[in-house]
Amino acid sequence: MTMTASPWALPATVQGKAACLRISDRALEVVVDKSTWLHIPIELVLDVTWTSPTLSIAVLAPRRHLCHAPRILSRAQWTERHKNAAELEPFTFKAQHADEKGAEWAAHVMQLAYPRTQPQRRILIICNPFGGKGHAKKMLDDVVMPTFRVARCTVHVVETKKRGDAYRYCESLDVSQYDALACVGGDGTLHESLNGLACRTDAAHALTLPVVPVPAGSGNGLFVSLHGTAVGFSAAHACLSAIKGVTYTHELMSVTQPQDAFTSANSCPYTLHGVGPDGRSYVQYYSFMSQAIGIIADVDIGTESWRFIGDARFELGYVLSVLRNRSCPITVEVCFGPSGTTSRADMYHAAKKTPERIQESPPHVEDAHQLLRGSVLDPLPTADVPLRPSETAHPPTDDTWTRLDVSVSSVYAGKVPFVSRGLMAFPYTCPSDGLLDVLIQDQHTSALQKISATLHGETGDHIFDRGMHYFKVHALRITPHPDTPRRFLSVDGETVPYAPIQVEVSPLRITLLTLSDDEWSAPSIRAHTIQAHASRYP
Ligand SMILES: Nc1ncnc2c1ncn2[C@@H]1O[C@H](COP(=O)(O)OP(=O)(O)OP(=O)(O)O)[C@@H](O)[C@H]1O
Repeated sequence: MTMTASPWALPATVQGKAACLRISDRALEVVVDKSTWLHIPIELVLDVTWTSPTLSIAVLAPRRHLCHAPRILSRAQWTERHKNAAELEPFTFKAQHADEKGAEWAAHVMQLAYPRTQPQRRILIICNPFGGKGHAKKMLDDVVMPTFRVARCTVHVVETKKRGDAYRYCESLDVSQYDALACVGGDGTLHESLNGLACRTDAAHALTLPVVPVPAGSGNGLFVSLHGTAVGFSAAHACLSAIKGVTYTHELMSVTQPQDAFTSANSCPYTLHGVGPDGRSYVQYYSFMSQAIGIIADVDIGTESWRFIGDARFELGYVLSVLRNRSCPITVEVCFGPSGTTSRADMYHAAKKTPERIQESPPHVEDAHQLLRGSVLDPLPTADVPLRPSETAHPPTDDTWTRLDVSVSSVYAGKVPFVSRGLMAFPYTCPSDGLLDVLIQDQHTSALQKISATLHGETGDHIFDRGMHYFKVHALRITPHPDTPRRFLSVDGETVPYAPIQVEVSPLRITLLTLSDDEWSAPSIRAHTIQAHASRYP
């Protein structure tokens, strides 16, 4: 037996049997009685301690369905995010090794397991126990807490009791006390937590606290954008990124709406206000993912009572909304500015060029809440001639705003690629290009064409469908026509007043954590998107 051939192989006793603990090919392997009992990539080792004569080893390993089945995950499976990875669970075992080599071995494995970061992070958890299908609390108790516990993280848990709690908690949080903020819930909990941090006077500093989405909602757009679709809604995966992820930053969007649109029925927790030129007040808040009106918002908000069917509610709701075929009477104005574009080829090439490792620190921000394009209450310097987005390759490049000549079925704008597992709404979005991506569905396309667009949503190919306009802008204003039926308007999947709204990219950036090299290019430029669209742009 080659038990001690490698310097990092350690003879030991596991469950009373002779065993060998070894590191080979960046994997931790435990061989008991000559058969492999555990084999996992070193990234999945959470903690190793030696207190003579006992080694305690905590890992995330594939769930063991059979009593004697080994826990094996190959590096290829891990890299591919094989479905086994979605079933990782925290698992601690003990091995006996009496001499001092145990301490040396433990220290060495910990160095390999944490090559870029320090172990034992201090983690704040904000949990919406009713998130998604109501599974958030179970996810917290069954996976999140056990995983952080075995990784010997210090954890503080805050459970929200009502809407606005996460916002208020983050508004006064001492961010220096934590290394990461894990939000267990849906995108709504993230929206509130990020707004609590972003609306502070020290927003740029507060947003250096890395935020980790733990997917207990139905859409979980940020989680899917970060980790891809293959891992499913894996809480273990999210915990791993909180425990050892490296930081990078991602632009936020500023949103303004008239303050008088917020009634007591849809009161908002947002505390940031400003005054427009006519003396009226506006509310300013932030969006990390998307804004929607028309069919998409009807699906997002109008199907909330169907949460029990999970993310299938989005597909079903979409088909029903298309069949109803209601128009969306709104005015859409955009500012293309110096780098906005309607050319998908330009967007594709820019996305391809975006550096793969987006780790830079956020730029210095003088005025965190500055609105570069003004608020929703400012009169717009709009060009006389409305623009059909599909018919021009050269939109105005100055600061003029342009009214779009398009009959709208829905407008969807955003800054992360996936808004749910089944929809990569914004395939060419970039984390730091200063632009938001806008997708407009034309009302004049047939119901069949609209439904067929959903078939291409997973790969981002819907942007090439007839009746879809896709472009990048510096700012967007949507004004619902007065005296028309009220529909839904959603920001990050949350309902906001059906009233004028203006969005621009903020100078503020959020801090996210990412696990491995192939994810450093996320959330915007996932290699497979770029490869999938390569044949369209020879
Ligand atoms: N304890 C609570 N009781 C009621 N509402 C809450 C509570 N905690 C948070 N909320 C609100 O519930 C809304 C939805 O939260 P969240 O996004 O976490 O879950 P979800 O909506 O089920 O997920 P998804 O948005 O992905 O569908 C948010 O507006 C949030 O402010």
